[in-house]
Amino acid sequence: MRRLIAAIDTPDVLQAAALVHEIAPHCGLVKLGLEFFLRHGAPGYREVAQGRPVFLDLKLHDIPNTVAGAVRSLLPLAPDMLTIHAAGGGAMVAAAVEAAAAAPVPPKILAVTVLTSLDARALHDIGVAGGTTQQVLRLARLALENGADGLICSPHEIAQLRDAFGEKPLLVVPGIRPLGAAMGDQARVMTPEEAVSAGADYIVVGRPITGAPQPGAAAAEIAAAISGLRG
Ligand SMILES: O=c1ccn([C@@H]2O[C@H](COP(=O)(O)O)[C@@H](O)[C@H]2O)c(=O)[nH]1
Repeated sequence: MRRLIAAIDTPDVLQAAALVHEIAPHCGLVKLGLEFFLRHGAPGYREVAQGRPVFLDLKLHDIPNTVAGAVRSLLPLAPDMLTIHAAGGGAMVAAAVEAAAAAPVPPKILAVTVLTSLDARALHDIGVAGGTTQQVLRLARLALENGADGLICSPHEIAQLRDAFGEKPLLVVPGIRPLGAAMGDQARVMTPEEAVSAGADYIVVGRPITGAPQPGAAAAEIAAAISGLRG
């Protein structure tokens, strides 16, 4: 199983296509997010994806009716994974899951728990007391009880999530930094090897790959480092 997901964060469709061409052979999926999708939409998605498995990371967060409609609007693209914010509430998660179920092959609905760019201080600043792990566990329970297939979490919460919810939820984990890589805006990070050994189903890596002089080689190196670590 290829556990690497490469985040293709660029507004340039030609650059995105070139990156995907170079990187995709080393990945389970490629991830397209807000920066790309808001500029190029469905045509850009199709041009870059070319039928490859895609994780569409739009982090939907709105009232349940609107999120359900957004999910329905995305189904013709047939993404393999789609993100929503667990903080939108149980009814919103359930509405997204129900809307996705209309697809012949429904995308996995993954709920973002606490963004990996937030530390305990930043959470406190937005009114959340008790620390990141407690908030991740609270939102994870809410999302899973309302039908989400999996969770987006940082590597620091993987062990607690596996203890609480077992092996079934898909854990897709950004906040990955190979040794020596710049943190950038990420706050809760581990190396690819640490995250997969801790129980990540997939790791999401962006800038350490796309910003490397040879993105294909960088992706190959990470893929080799994690291959065989978790069966
Ligand atoms: O909590 C989250 C949720 C999503 N992301 C996304 O993952 C990649 C990470 O990119 P890097 O360049 O490796 O930091 C990016 O597309 C984010 O939107 C996340 O980082 N944290």
